[in-house]
This record gives sequence, C-alpha cells and structure tokens, in this order.
Amino acid sequence: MDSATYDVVVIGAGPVGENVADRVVRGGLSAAVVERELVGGECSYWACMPTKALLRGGAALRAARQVPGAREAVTGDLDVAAVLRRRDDFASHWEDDGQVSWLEQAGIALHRGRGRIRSARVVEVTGEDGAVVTLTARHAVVVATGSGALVPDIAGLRDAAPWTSREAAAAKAVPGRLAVIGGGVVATEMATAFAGLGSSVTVLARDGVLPLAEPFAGDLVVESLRDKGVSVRVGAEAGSVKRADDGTVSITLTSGEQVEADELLVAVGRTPNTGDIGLDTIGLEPWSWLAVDDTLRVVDGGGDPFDGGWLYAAGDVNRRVLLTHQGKYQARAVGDVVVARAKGAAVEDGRWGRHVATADGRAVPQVVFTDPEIASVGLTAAAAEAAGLRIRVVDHDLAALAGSSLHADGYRGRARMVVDEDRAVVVGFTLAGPDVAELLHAATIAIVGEVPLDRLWHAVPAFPTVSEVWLRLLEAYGR
Ligand SMILES: Cc1cc2nc3c(=O)[nH]c(=O)nc-3n(C[C@H](O)[C@H](O)[C@H](O)COP(=O)(O)OP(=O)(O)OC[C@H]3O[C@@H](n4cnc5c(N)ncnc54)[C@H](O)[C@@H]3O)c2cc1C
Ligand SMILES: NC(=O)c1ccc[n+]([C@@H]2O[C@H](COP(=O)([O-])OP(=O)(O)OC[C@H]3O[C@@H](n4cnc5c(N)ncnc54)[C@H](O)[C@@H]3O)[C@@H](O)[C@H]2O)c1
Repeated sequence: MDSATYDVVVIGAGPVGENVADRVVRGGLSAAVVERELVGGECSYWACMPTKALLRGGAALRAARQVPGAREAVTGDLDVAAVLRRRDDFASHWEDDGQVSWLEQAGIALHRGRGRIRSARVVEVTGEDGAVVTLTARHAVVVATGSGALVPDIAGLRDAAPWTSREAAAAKAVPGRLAVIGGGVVATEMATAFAGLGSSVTVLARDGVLPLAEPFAGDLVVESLRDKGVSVRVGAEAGSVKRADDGTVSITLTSGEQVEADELLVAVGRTPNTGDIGLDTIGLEPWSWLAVDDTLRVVDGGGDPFDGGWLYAAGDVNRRVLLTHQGKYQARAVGDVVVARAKGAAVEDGRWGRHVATADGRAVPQVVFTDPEIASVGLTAAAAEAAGLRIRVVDHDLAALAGSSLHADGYRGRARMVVDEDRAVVVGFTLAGPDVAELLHAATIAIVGEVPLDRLWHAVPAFPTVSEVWLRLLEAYGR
C-alpha cells in the first residue's frame, strides 16, 4: 500500500476543493486533492456551465426578437444541434485534462479515487483498480465533496429512471414531452431551456415557483413560462410514477390526475455527498450535512471545533449556500485560515474578517437564468421581517426607464430594494428582467459595504442604462 503526507488533504476537486488547495499552496503549504470523478466537479460538467450554455441561445434569440431591426434579421428558430454542440464545448466534452493541467501548474497534487477518512488527519484513497493510497495531513483535512440530486420517495419514481439535473444538463437529445417535479431553480431554468429547445414542458410545482424569492419574481417567471406554452401546475404533487415499455412516463398526481411525458426531471433539492467518506469512523453521521463555524471548521454538537479542529468542510457539503461563487468564497477563507493556523499567525475571525465567510449570512448573490432573469442579493422582504428587522420596501417598474425601453421593446421587469430603517442601509435587492444579471454586483457592493442611503445618492447611474433604477428607488425612498 502506497502512502504520502501533505500539509492539507482536500477530498473533492470541484470548484471549492480546487480553490481551497490553491489558497493553501499560495500560502506556502503543500496540498493534495482527491477526486473520484472529474476534476472541476458538478459545476463544470453537469451544473452551472452546461445548463447556462443550454439557456444562452434562447436568451440571445429572445433579445434579438425584442429589437426592431434585429428582429427582422431573425429568420428561424434555435438550431438545437448547434446549441447542444456549444453546451458540449462548455462541458469540456466531459474531459478534465484542462483542469488537471491547472492543478499541475498550481503545484497541487491529484490523487484519483474515492476518498474516505480513516482516522484523524488520515484519508484513504481507493482508485478504480482497487489500489489504496493512504494520505496523511499534517494540518487539516477539508471535505469539499459537494452534493448530489435528491430523489424523493415517490412510489415508482426510481424504477422509472428519472432525469436528475445531470441528465438534463448533459442531454443528447431534446425530449418531445418533459415533465418536471419541483419549482425551484433547477426546475425553472430547465423548463425555460427545454421549452426553448422545443419540448412540451409540464412543471409540477408543489410548493410554488421560486418560493424563496420575492413573490413578483416567481409570478413573472410563471407568466413567461406559460407564454412559452409550458404548463405550470402550482400545487400539483406527484403521488406515483410509472414508465411503460414504450418509454412513456406516467405521473399520477395526488389529485388523481395523470400527466404523461417522455422524460421526467426530478429537481427537488440536493443531498450531501457524505454517505461514504468515512464519517462513521470518526464518530460523525454519514449522509449528514457538515455543520461548520464561520471559519468553516467542522463543529461538534456543542458548536466547538470537532476533535481539536483538524477537519473543515466547504462548499455545498456544509449547506450554508449551495452556489459555486459562494463555495469558492468559503474556499478562500478556509485555505487562508488553515495556513494561518498552521503558521501560528493571527486568525482574523471577526465579522468581515479575512478568515471568515461573513457574506454567507448577509449578502449572497444569485442569478436564476430564466426568462426574465432573476438576480437577487441579501434578504427578501419576508426574510428581513422574519429576522426581526424594521424595514421599508421600495419597488420600481423596470420598464419605466429610458435604458430598459432602449434595451428591448416590451421590456418587462421589476426591482425591489429592502432597506433596514434602523441603519438606513440596503439589506436586500432583487431585479427581475431581461439581462439584469450584470446589474447585480452594484447591489452586492452596497449591501456588503453597508453604504448609507444618503451616500448612495452620490453614486450616479449612467444615462440611459437600466441601472438608473437605483436613482428611481432612492427618489421613491426620499431624502
Ligand atoms: C443544475 C444545476 C445548475 C447550477 N447552476 C449554478 C449556477 O449557475 N451558479 C452557481 O453559482 N451555482 C450553480 N449550481 C450549484 C453549483 O453547481 C454547486 O454549488 C457547486 O458545484 C458546489 O461546488 P462543490 O465544489 O462544493 O461541489 P461539487 O461541484 O459537487 O464537487 C464535489 C466534487 O467532489 C467529488 N467527490 C465527492 N465525494 C468524493 C469522494 N468520496 N472522494 C473523492 N471525490 C469525491 C465529486 O466527484 C465532485 O467532483 C448549480 C447546481 C445545479 C445542480
Ligand atoms: N442559477 C443558479 O444559481 C442555480 C441554478 C440551478 C441550481 N442552483 C443551486 O442548486 C441547488 C438545487 O436546486 P434545486 O432546484 O434542485 O433545489 P431548490 O431548493 O432550489 O428547489 C427545490 C424545490 O422543490 C420543492 N420540493 C421539494 N420536495 C418536493 C417534492 N417532493 N415534490 C415537489 N416539489 C418539491 C421545494 O419546495 C423547492 O421549491 C439550489 O439550492 C441552487 O443553489 C443554482
């Protein structure tokens, strides 16, 4: 049996694991990553990148059709084969040599195989050929194993071989009829993508559409999905599923009604990849999300660092925020704090300190690439109220701006600013509209910077842009 020792061993080489290792090496320590599948993780091959590639063609076509002059130049529908080819390129054809080269140039060791914690600071890696390598970490083991699609216990569902987000993201063909269970981010994005590619789509949104966003966001997405011919069934719950010999999937709703489709996508959330990473060997619960402190150190039931503090968890697996950019933000904090602790340097773990992921709880940006795009950061009005803040909500119709009417004929959208009245700062911001994704970062900066509203008046948006919504919101708020 082979063995090796590094300062830090990272299990999982998704976007988060790669970035943890990078920070560790930049900090002067040695690091190895363990990967059982493809270096780059879910985001690169089955999530962010391929799904956005599936959506982009439809968005570009819509944009052209909304501008007279350009509209007349559009003479056909999406070229499905070309969209799928571009998606394949963005998924690097499900080959990870590019990312492996990046690891090499970054000085990070790669061990291919399934990583399993055997004891404190010791990780066993079992390769595809069954060979086992034992890795010992001098300072820390970081779990960055991510998450997988949750398949709920619905009678017959597993036997019906449903699609999860993986099969949707990597689809080789567009099904004639696609049914979707779920009304969250994956469900709405994939309904938008496949409707654009020609599927007849039915969404079974038991708990509503984008229920955690500002209500106008879900309403606008439902309206536009319905305009595209998608059947959005809010409140509909799948009771059982059966796939017939001819491939047809029948979903019997709890109401007794039946929905038929050629493929069924299950998009009801995620489950942590912790079932087989040896948590049981160190007294933690397999299949559980890993609870961490603000420096991303795994904590025990009492909230203290687990077993003296050698174990960290970053990215999806700690359930703080299931987004790539936020996981990478955590990765930078983990890498840096592991280095600081190893060198006996000061740990900056105060609010907004270098070694903590403070933004996870206050300023998480997210863009849902539906039509319209939903871009949000910070708290919704409902979440702010639930947190006990005294807030004022200011809304503005995005269509009522020179910038938006120039951007597209019939531009429809809305923006909401949530203000903490006691501190006179923005704590939440949501935009719904075509191409609003790139407007979001200004709101993130306003929230993270806790920029007082009276100072925001001096941040003048250029004319004629959609960003002028900031001025309108401030005018509506008053000074
Ligand atoms: C359909 C879809 C679309 C998404 N779109 C976006 C988006 O547009 N923007 C965004 O910010 N986020 C998006 N997300 C979320 C994003 O994909 C995740 O937040 C991100 O991938 C998490 O990164 P991670 O490194 O924590 O985990 P992962 O990307 O899941 O990587 C974990 C890695 O660990 C490996 N691994 C697991 N167990 C072991 C083991 N025992 N041994 C060795 N290796 C192991 C896995 O093979 C994997 O490579 C999307 C998610 C889905 C499902
Ligand atoms: N653009 C992006 O940023 C992006 C895109 C896709 C995914 N993601 C990430 O991936 C994660 C997973 O996405 P997701 O859409 O699977 O999860 P989600 O949590 O966004 O939505 C799942 C939805 O399914 C509903 N649901 C749960 N159980 C159900 C059941 N049995 N029947 C019907 N509905 C049920 C939930 O109420 C919820 O609304 C998200 O948390 C998100 O962070 C991000």
